[in-house]
Amino acid sequence: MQNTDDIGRVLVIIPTYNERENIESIVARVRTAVPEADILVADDNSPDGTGKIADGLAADDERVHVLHRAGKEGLGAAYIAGFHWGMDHGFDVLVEMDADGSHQPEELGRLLSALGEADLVIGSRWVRGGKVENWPINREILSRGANIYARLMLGIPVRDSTGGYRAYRATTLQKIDIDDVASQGYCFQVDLTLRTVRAGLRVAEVPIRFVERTHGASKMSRAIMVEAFRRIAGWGVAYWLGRLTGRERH
Ligand SMILES: Nc1nc2c(ncn2[C@@H]2O[C@H](COP(=O)(O)OP(=O)(O)O[C@H]3O[C@H](CO)[C@@H](O)[C@H](O)[C@@H]3O)[C@@H](O)[C@H]2O)c(=O)[nH]1
Repeated sequence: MQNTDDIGRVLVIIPTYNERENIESIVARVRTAVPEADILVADDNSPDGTGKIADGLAADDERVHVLHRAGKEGLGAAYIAGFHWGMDHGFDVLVEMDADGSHQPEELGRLLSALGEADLVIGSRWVRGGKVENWPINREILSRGANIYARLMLGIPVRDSTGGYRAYRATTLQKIDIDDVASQGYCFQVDLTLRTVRAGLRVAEVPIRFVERTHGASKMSRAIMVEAFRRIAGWGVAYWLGRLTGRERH
């Protein structure tokens, strides 16, 4: 694994909304897999008490922190708040990881190693060696389709731009104006990928094993799908118009 002395201080951000059954396990797995990393749970005032459980974990471990947010504002807003918290506290690498066990903390070392040669590393399901386990076929079709759609519309050479297991250098986030990001749902991931590519920064994909959750429920909704479709269409039209007229647009 990349020596974290080389890449600096690592913060793993775990956004949560009703993850009571998952939060203890994921925090324990991260602490074991990457003991030198800190963890920030970004909880949107989960009605099921996830925030309280996270407070208990933080009280027992100085490397675990909790960011309590007022209410459910979507994945994008939770991550942006987490990124700011991390950069304000001097972290050099900001990792995104789901709470539900879909992303394997034991694979984080490979993502951090790849960050030695990249500005953003995406744990990818759709490159050679990547896979999904126990995902319903409709989710697999949706994810593969969304990624093909994004790739064709936006002209970016990334196979899993919706993937949510990532490692960013803080310098990357500083260059891509995260305060200007309006995406709320899972298209937040595509938005930041696009900004990183357009900024001329290096994106690497490493294969991961994505395992469907066994506890709690996905927050995927029709609204999240519609938002992604609309925003990607808008960026795509701007991109292709720019290409046709010879002017670059985001
Ligand atoms: N704080 C906060 N957390 C949220 C919110 N919505 C979702 N989360 C948290 O974000 C993580 C991912 O949400 P899931 O609902 O479990 O995602 P999924 O359906 O398994 O989707 C996965 O695939 C998507 C598409 O490929 C990915 O974009 C997404 O990041 C994730 O990996 C979980 O830890 C969940 O609690 C929110 O509004 N606020």
